[in-house]
Amino acid sequence: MQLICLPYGRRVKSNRMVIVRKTALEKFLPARMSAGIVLIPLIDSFTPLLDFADYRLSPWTVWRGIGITAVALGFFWRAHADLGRNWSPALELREGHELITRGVYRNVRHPMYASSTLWGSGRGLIPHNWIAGWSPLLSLLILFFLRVPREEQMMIDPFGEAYRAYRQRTGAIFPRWRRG
Ligand SMILES: C[S@@+](CC[C@H](N)C(=O)[O-])C[C@H]1O[C@@H](n2cnc3c(N)ncnc32)[C@H](O)[C@@H]1O
Repeated sequence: MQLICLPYGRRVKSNRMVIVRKTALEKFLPARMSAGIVLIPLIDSFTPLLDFADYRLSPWTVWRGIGITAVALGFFWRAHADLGRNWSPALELREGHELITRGVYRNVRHPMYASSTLWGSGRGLIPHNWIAGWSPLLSLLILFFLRVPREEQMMIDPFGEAYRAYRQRTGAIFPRWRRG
């Protein structure tokens, strides 16, 4: 996931931000995410500290996990491509920010958070350890529930009715398809 973000991070470096929501919670979330997604799985890979939480499932489960993470990464990349210069890892809006409602954003408002959560579900099937397997998903769910209301409020402030109408016709995490 970090590798997918990297080129977009470079591209948006020159953006001039006009709205920045840097709350204490926003400062805490990246640390919580790094612990859940990187640190705990690393501890499990290189030390026996978490062995007490091991369990066994068939090797096919690992392949299912790899398949799910691959599909999720495809959607995650597509969402980055659709946001383009409007992407930001934090809660902020750039000068001339465009509300994107096309591509994967046509039917779902949070495809990055949705695909990250799907990735976390697939990731849970790979190491067969309750803590190392499921801590990424837990971190991503915390991010999702804490951030989405704040992000949507941030989008409503400048985009007003356009964002409210977009919210009406789309799903937050599951796509909502309209007839006709
Ligand atoms: C980490 S990205 C996640 C985007 C989205 N919530 C998702 O899950 O795909 C967060 C930033 O993307 C931007 N953003 C979110 N939704 C957007 C939209 N529909 N159009 C343009 N920019 C958006 C905002 O700048 C926000 O701070």
